[in-house]
Amino acid sequence: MAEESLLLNFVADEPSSSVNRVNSGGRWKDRMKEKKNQKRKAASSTSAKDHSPAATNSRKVQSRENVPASNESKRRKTAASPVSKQHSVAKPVKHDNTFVSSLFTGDSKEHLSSTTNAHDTEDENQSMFDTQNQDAPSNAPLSTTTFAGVQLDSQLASHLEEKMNITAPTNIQNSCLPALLNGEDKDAFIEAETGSGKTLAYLLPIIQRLVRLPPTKRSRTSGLFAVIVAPTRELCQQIYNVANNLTNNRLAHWIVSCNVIGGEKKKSEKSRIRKGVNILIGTPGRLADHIENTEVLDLSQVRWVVLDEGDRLMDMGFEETITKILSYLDSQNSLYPLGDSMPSRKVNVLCSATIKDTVKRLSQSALKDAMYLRSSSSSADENEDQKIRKSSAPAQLLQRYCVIPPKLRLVSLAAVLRSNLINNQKIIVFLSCADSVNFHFEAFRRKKAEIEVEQEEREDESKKTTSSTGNEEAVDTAYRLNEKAKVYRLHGSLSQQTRTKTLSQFCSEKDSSPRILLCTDVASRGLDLPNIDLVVQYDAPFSTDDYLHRIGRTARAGHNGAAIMFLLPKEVEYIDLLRANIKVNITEQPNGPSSILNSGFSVRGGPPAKSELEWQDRATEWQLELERMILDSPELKEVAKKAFSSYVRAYATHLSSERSIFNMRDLHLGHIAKSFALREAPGKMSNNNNKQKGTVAGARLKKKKDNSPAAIAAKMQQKAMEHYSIEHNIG
Ligand SMILES: Nc1ncnc2c1ncn2[C@@H]1O[C@H](COP(=O)(O)OP(=O)(O)OP(=O)(O)O)[C@@H](O)[C@H]1O
Repeated sequence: MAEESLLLNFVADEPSSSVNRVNSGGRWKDRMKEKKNQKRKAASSTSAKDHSPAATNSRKVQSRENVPASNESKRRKTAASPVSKQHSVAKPVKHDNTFVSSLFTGDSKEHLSSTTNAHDTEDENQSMFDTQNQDAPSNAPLSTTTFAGVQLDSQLASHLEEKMNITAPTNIQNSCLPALLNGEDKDAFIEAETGSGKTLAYLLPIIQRLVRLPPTKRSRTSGLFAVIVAPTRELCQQIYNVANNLTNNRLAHWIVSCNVIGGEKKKSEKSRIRKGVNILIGTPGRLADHIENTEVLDLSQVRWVVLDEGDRLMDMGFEETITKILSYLDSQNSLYPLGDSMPSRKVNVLCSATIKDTVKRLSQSALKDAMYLRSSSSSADENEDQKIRKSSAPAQLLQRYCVIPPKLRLVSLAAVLRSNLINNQKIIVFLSCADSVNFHFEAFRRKKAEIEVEQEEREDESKKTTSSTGNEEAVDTAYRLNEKAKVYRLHGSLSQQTRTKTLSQFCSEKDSSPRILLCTDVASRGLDLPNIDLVVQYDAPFSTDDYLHRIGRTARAGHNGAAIMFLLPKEVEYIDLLRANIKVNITEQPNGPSSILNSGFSVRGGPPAKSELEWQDRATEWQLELERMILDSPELKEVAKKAFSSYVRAYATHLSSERSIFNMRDLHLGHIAKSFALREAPGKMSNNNNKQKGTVAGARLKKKKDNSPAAIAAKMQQKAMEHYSIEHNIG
């Protein structure tokens, strides 16, 4: 899709307040807020004098979750000794008051060797993710049919080929076009995997039927014929761009689309509507607003209402707004005949890549006697009971998971990125929270020299200290991974302007450098980012549907793509859960973390290291260098601590049904701290430094409430254990 399509911001309309929101997927802060609201509602609806242990615990957890991470008292600078070349890394090293625990001892060693034995050795010359031998693409343009074969007007077909380089329909377009062009004008539920071209599947029939209107009707002022609803501004903008690309030809140039997404003055949207619009695209809130308040908006001739990304519309709490929009459209619609080419009634179309219960609920309320349109390739499943049918990923998408002990997470991520950036890849990394995105951005982009400059600046008090973490720069060179690569970050706390710029730069085809986008789930759904080679789920998703949407950013429209998900050893059961809920063809990374670390920390561009100790040394040196940078930079340390506590908080928001897999009590906080390049869990560090036994200050400190990130994490872990015990009637 064209670069301009990536304008955008991720702020959707405000979800309506009184709807039942779904407690899965999306931003962890939203889920946490929602959880609290639900608890508050539940608490107020039960007895006001509920002093049961569960109620008391729940209230305590809520108040603790709001406790801000305290500022750790400044830590004495610790000189870190360089790693010994004689593999002394296997032993813990003591620096002043902290032990630097080795990466490759204990649990991690055990895990490394057990996985190594469990699998055949991978071919040394083989790429880490060999997508060549995957199944045939299931979302690619078909070789057996043409657009003429699905009844598309020849002029529109040549426009697609010449201007958009689209020569044949995909599977879902093959199913949808005949049904929506010449069918009985029934409502339709379009369900197809990510990147399969659902947008064109509903837009092409609409454009073709408008093009065939009688000549007297072919003008922007002849009426509003289609309303398209999408959950976010950037998705609306994407659809708007595709519609404009389609109508940018002699046949359809008169068709005018209009985008109402907020972020722009309502007055200018109104004036565009007043000039005449044939296709109106918008986010639910803004559309409902115009429908209610913009008098010139005439809905009487609307013949199509499309609800795109139905699952996300529901997840974001738009059910009530959509019901309102649909009932307005029903009440104001006339059955005035518009010519042979047009449907004789209003046709509602619902699109979704997943078919979970909320989407089924939306289909029941929005569609009547609907056709169910899905890829003809899924005909083998035709007899499958629709109630138990599972959503699936594109067949050619190579899906892997890797079980990685917490201490090795950071170096393993660095290794995956290093080894794939060499091949000029475009990679997306999904993380659980914005603070973690910020930390990894800093960790990968920082140069040692920068830290030294910061240090000098601090020492010279006359100079103003500059904190590179405070500004909103969202792109830099990934110095610590590959000096030719760029690293970008994207999350909801960045300004809209920064996010827009980030996306358009990340997608720029003018730039041929390898690149990484570190992001939260803000980028998981609907975004059509061109040619992504690899999706890394560094933190597990918050719902199995999110898993599909995240990996769906690669392997689009028949392209190859790979995805890898990192799991902690105690999270392996998540694979069974995924397999139970969705159709996934996921296998374990051969040789586990060893293969990843070996290829990531082999000599750049050369063969993999021959001895295990060689890559272990390099990985250890990489980690220690970052740890030393953090010790030397209070700013960077603050970023790491914040990321650590936000990670733990986000972890606590996994669905209660998944809590036996993502169990807070299984988190080893010290090792998790290591994955944020902290030598100890932050609270422990501050406690060590504040140990002033026998002094008055020490006694005062003892009394003071410990609000350090690790203390909060430990309390949450304790609370989670209590809740777990209550829920499972343990103890
Ligand atoms: N027939 C086709 N041939 C080649 N490319 C196509 C075809 N149809 C669509 N595409 C391209 O495929 C990409 C994905 O299309 P689209 O965004 O509509 O997918 P989607 O099914 O809506 O995915 P998601 O569910 O992730 O939103 C776009 O870049 C689009 O231009």
